[in-house]
Amino acid sequence: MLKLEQVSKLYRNNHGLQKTSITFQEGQITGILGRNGSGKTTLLKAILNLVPIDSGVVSYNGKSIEEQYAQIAFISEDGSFFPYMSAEEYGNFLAMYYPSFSKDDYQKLLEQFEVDTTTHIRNLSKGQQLKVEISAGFATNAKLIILDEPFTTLDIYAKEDTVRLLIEQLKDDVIILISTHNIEEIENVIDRCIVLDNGSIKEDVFIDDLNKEGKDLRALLDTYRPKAKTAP
Ligand SMILES: Nc1ncnc2c1ncn2[C@@H]1O[C@H](COP(=O)(O)OP(=O)(O)OP(=O)(O)O)[C@@H](O)[C@H]1O
Repeated sequence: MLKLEQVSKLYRNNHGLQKTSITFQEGQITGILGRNGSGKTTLLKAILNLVPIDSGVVSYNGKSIEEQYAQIAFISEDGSFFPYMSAEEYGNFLAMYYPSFSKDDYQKLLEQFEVDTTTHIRNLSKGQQLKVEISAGFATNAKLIILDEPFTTLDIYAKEDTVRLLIEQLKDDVIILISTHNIEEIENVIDRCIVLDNGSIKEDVFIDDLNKEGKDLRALLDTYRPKAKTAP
């Protein structure tokens, strides 16, 4: 179980994430939605301790996240931490660090995504770089998989492949969190949806419950659509 208790991270401009408490259970894919600047990346980075939080506690199976990085995959459009490695060298590195990393899976995924494995990662296109990160993330067999805006730079085929991977990867002992602006890409995959607005969780719904109540996720999200400005 991944648990956040009263977690706050405010930047100097007073934006970020405000006193957030939430738990995520294994066996579920949670979509984190919200418009630009609503706090999605801040939430994910706070979970991963990639930004220092101001207050609160994040725990994963009762322990701190830092103790368990080997079980966690973070897939982000920010790109690789190792831009001067080729995808092949990156795979060799990950195999040393992650006990459960499967080089076979990694190579198969790169092949499927048609990524050149010999070029330095920094010289690949943004979309190709993301494909390397996705291949690496899924081949680590991580128990906590966090994807931050994975779809923005992917072509339609790669999007479909990634969604299929998400479904394949979800096992009873895995937690998947995925942030996006676009509900279309994940609405048939997620079990739960969190809507952030202005640094706070405004909605936290299970899709099954929503369907049982005859409600529509898109209609719910429309509530948070910015009001159109009219000409004076
Ligand atoms: N490093 C930073 N320094 C100052 N303010 C920041 C920083 N990172 C984020 N913020 C602010 O915190 C708020 C939340 O940003 P965040 O990146 O978490 O939003 P987001 O929902 O991921 O947005 P987007 O959909 O545009 O990626 C924004 O108002 C942003 O300006």
